[in-house]
This record gives sequence, C-alpha cells and structure tokens, in this order.
Amino acid sequence: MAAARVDLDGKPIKAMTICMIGAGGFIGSHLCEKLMAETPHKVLALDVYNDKIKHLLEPAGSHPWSDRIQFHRLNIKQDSRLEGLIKMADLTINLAAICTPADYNTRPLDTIYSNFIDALPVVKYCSENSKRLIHFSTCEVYGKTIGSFLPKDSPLRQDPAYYVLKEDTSPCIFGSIEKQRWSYACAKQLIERLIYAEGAENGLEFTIVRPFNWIGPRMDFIPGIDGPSEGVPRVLACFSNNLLRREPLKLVDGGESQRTFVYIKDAIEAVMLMIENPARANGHIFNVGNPNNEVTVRQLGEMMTEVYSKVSGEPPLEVPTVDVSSKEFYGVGYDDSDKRIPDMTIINKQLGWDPKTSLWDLLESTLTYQHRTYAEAVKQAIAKPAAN
Ligand SMILES: NC(=O)c1ccc[n+]([C@@H]2O[C@H](COP(=O)([O-])OP(=O)(O)OC[C@H]3O[C@@H](n4cnc5c(N)ncnc54)[C@H](O)[C@@H]3O)[C@@H](O)[C@H]2O)c1
Ligand SMILES: O=C(O)[C@H]1O[C@H](OP(=O)(O)OP(=O)(O)OC[C@H]2O[C@@H](n3ccc(=O)[nH]c3=O)[C@H](O)[C@@H]2O)[C@H](O)[C@@H](O)[C@@H]1O
Repeated sequence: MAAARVDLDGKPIKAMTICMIGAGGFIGSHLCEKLMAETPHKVLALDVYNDKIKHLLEPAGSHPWSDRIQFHRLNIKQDSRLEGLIKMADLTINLAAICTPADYNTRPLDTIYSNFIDALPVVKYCSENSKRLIHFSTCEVYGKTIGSFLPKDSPLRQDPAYYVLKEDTSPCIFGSIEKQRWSYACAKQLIERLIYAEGAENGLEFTIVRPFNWIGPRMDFIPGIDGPSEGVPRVLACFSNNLLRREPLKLVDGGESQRTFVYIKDAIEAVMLMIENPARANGHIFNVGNPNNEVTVRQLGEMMTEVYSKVSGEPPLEVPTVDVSSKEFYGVGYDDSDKRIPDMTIINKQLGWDPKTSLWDLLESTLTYQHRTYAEAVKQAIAKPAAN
C-alpha cells in the first residue's frame, strides 16, 4: 500500500470531493489528470465540453480512477444542478471563464458576464453552504506596470520596484473605458473583491489564484483543426498554428511586450499544494508564475521557431516573423500589458513552491506534443483545397 499522504505540516491528508467548474479546459484537464493519478480525491467535473478530459473518462470503468471522476455537462449560466453539486463537495475550484484576449475587445459583454456575473452564484453557494472556494483570477488584474508610465529613457524603469507585481501592494492599472481589452481584467478584479468581502464579512474560506501565462499541451486550439478557422487563441497556439502551417509568426505591435511563461505541470504542483494545505492557503491571493522565464513576444517567437525546427526536423522559414498592428490583429479597443514579473514572496512563504522548468525545456515538450498531435491533420487540411 502507498504511504499515507501528508500535508506541509506533516498531517495526514483526508480524501476529499472537489467540484471543479471548467474542468474540461486547459488547466482543468491537467488538474484532473494529476488528481486522478496521484491522489485519492474525487472530482465532480463540470463543463460544457469534455474533449480534453475524455482520456480520463473513457472507456467507462476502465481506469483505476473511474469511480473517482464524474463528468456533468452543464453551463453554469443557467443550471439548477449547480448548488447541489457544490453542496456535495468539500471544495469548489472555479476555472470557468472566457479568457482569450481576442474576445475581450470584440465580445466585451460576454467577457464581463462570464468573468463576473456567471461566477456570482458560485461564490454565493460556497458562502451560504460554508464550502471552501479556490477561484481562478488572472495576472491581468495588475494591468500595466507603474514603470510603463515613466519616460522611455528613465533609469527607474530598471528598478524592480517599478515593475515587479506584488499581491498585497501593487496597484491595478487599466486603460480607459474605450480600451475594451480591460473588460476581462476589470471583471476579474471585481469578483476578487467580492470573494475577499465574502471572506471578511461572512467567513468564506477562499484562495485566489493569479496565473501568469501558464502554457503547455492542450492549451486552446489550432484554428481550422480543433477550433474555428477564424478563431484567435492565445499566443502559444497562434504561434504553434503558424509553425505547423509554415507561415511567419505574427508579432503584434512589434512583439515588444514582455511575458513570463510557466510550464503547466509546475503550476499544477502549486494548485495541488493549495488544495491539500487549506490552513496555509485560505485567505490568500497567490501569484503563480515563473519570474525566471521572461522574454519579449519577439524572443518567444524566435525561440519557438528554433525549438519547432528541432522537434519537427523541418528547417525554419527564411523570414520567420512578420509585424502586424494590434488594430489589424485584434481590432479596435485592444491594449496590452507591458511586462509581467510575479513577486513570489507569498507563495514561497505559505506553500514553499517554486517553478522548475526553463522556457526552452517547456517549449520543447509542448512543441513535441503540438507536432505529434497536429502536424498530420494540418498537412491534410492544407492539401484539401488543392485536391478539390
Ligand atoms: N492559462 C492561463 O495561463 C491563465 C492565465 C490567467 C488566468 N487563467 C484563468 O484560469 C481559468 C482557466 O483557464 P484555462 O486556460 O484553462 O482556460 P480554458 O478556456 O481552457 O478553460 C475554461 C473552461 O471553462 C469552461 N466554461 C466557460 N464558461 C463556462 C460555463 N458558463 N459553464 C461551464 N463551463 C464553462 C470552458 O468550456 C472551458 O473548458 C480561467 O478562469 C482563466 O481566466 C488562465
Ligand atoms: O495567461 C495569462 O496569464 C493571462 O494573459 C493572457 O493575456 P496575454 O498574455 O496578453 O495573451 P496572449 O494571447 O497569450 O498574448 C501574449 C502576447 O503575445 C501577443 N501575440 C499574440 C498572438 C500572436 O499571434 N502574436 C502576438 O504577438 C499579444 O499581443 C500579447 O502581447 C490572457 O488574458 C489570459 O489567458 C490570462 O488571463
């Protein structure tokens, strides 16, 4: 028999039931996989789709974990089963959201409803039924850095005090209202404030997660293959799509924005620590990212081009990138976060978590997956119009 699992304070971890909303998405699929493979916990998996967790659900009854995961196809916008499912669980994890930037300025109403209004009943049912909640927010709540408002040549721009993002001290700086890009960040900020207030006034036990660009296999979709041809996913899938189709990577406004990318498998370790250490995680907001993996989007494109060439055996294009304006790529109302470095003090102190995987290594395993999963289908899709 496997040794009993213990938490960070050496206490045995009791098996729990988790109501995971948005379990069929990118993060949910990795979290379900980890919970099934390594823990005794049960998952009530709620989502509109289940393609990304089908391998855990089917064939029915065939996996060692089959009796520990149950899929419920439902839309939390309107489903009377939601409260019952939250009541059946010890912990609710809410991942459901519209969270692709191409939607924030083109579908701002859907974005605000999804990230604020639709999350309200989840918070309410957790609070009223005294259930613990882990809610997924975003690093976008920080918006732009203070440093971005300094003159371009100011030496203060190099001072971490002007750009490192801290949960308890950094302000949230968004653009003007017509910059609808910020509809997502603003809705996420308001739901964070509501959860925090439920904790303060009604004793809700909560943890808020602010992911900083988690990436890896199963993120989003490849347009025209397992998602709409005209769809615009997040940057990893956009660039993967370009590489698979042997098209230049599109750099929005010159690809000058900076991001820190963390490997999904490292980030999931952090979520596991939150799940299994409630006494250390409750009442906290956690940055989860990798401050050591910072690149400009242009550097990301260059590195992905090099890694993809290595894993596919195909030579890179002579002109691997092309510049495109944000207006052309995303439409009016787009704006951008300039730089995102997470401060790690709180998560280090409370959970002792640190990310491990370098950007090169995480791109190598992710692009190996993209090539294996999509290269053949893309080839066929490209060949089709010519054959007709
Ligand atoms: N991936 C990241 O790096 C990242 C970064 C910041 C924040 N987040 C947050 O983490 C969460 C999960 O992100 P992800 O990358 O897994 O996104 P995702 O789009 O892959 O997953 C979200 C899932 O929620 C489901 N969903 C959406 N609305 C629903 C509804 N009304 N009813 C039922 N299911 C619904 C979707 O079908 C999808 O499967 C989101 O809240 C997102 O804002 C993610
Ligand atoms: O992942 C996160 O932490 C958060 O940030 C993302 O926002 P962002 O990083 O701007 O989204 P991406 O689509 O991944 O874009 C990253 C950068 O690449 C650029 N980009 C994107 C796609 C492309 O083809 N080319 C390109 O230059 C964008 O303009 C942006 O500067 C999304 O808002 C959320 O998933 C999440 O809340």
